[in-house]
Amino acid sequence: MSKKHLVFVVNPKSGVERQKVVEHAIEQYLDKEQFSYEIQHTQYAKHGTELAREAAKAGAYGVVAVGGDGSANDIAAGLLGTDTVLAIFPKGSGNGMARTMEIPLKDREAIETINRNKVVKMDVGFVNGQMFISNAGVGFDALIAKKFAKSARRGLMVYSWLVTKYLWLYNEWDWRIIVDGKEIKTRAFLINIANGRQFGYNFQIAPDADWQDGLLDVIVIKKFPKILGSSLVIRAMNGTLTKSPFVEHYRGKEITIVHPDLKLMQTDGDAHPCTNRLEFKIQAAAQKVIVP
Ligand SMILES: Nc1ncnc2c1ncn2[C@@H]1O[C@H](COP(=O)(O)OP(=O)(O)OP(=O)(O)O)[C@@H](O)[C@H]1O
Repeated sequence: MSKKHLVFVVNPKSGVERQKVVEHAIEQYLDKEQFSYEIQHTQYAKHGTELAREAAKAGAYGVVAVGGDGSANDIAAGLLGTDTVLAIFPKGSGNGMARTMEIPLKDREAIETINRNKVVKMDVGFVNGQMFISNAGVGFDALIAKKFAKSARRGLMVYSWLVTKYLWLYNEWDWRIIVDGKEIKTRAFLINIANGRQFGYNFQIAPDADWQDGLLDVIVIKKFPKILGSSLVIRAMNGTLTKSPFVEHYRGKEITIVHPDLKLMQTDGDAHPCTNRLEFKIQAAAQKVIVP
């Protein structure tokens, strides 16, 4: 029987680990009876999309995103519409989607998950035509994603420091949100549209989101007294954020977010410019993925 070919696409900029460790883990734990493999490295942001597209075109069985949510997004964007399977070797900082899917963070178990090769289909989200696998957002989370991208260092400490610093400076906006035709007007700290459950580090922004239900979860954190910021963080960490009186939760297939001054958003943790009207959609069961 011919072996299934896997292309590992390593993002050398994600996470904090040395690349040799990552390559050694692949070599040591991958089932070479079942899989042939090669390791490629991205050279610039979004390069993973091109590499994944080429791998699918060349007939690869699977492409493994070696990195965090941003890397998994890049790979999935290249695979969408093909039969090639996505896998994630969680090597990012927060690893939000890997944690949502309960993909082990330890090297050996992560590679053994790939070896077991259990394939299911996942939903993917789109905002103004741009894909996201975990979540997309406007407001405070987009601001932090932008500041995090500018930071030379990665990891939870940098993230926490940025949140603490900008929390007190942040001014909430009055937003218009439309969920499957129903209009909501709200003054919000952030609005997150989620397919997966968390930003990473176990910070569960959408604890009830299901990446296989064909729906997007809309999490609105309303204006709250800043002194209560840490209680919202505790709720996010223990999976009870939507029970807070400052949080509204909706679910739908088509969501629109509008603000006349909107210019910045984040998709899967990457900040980028946007128009002042965002149209979100979900494509159910769009991508094959390896899960535990
Ligand atoms: N060679 C590269 N140089 C610069 N940027 C890259 C390169 N390869 C990938 N990227 C970009 O790096 C960004 C961040 O990657 P990723 O999300 O995997 O890591 P992370 O931010 O450390 O992890 P997490 O999202 O789990 O917190 C992605 O948007 C990706 O496009």
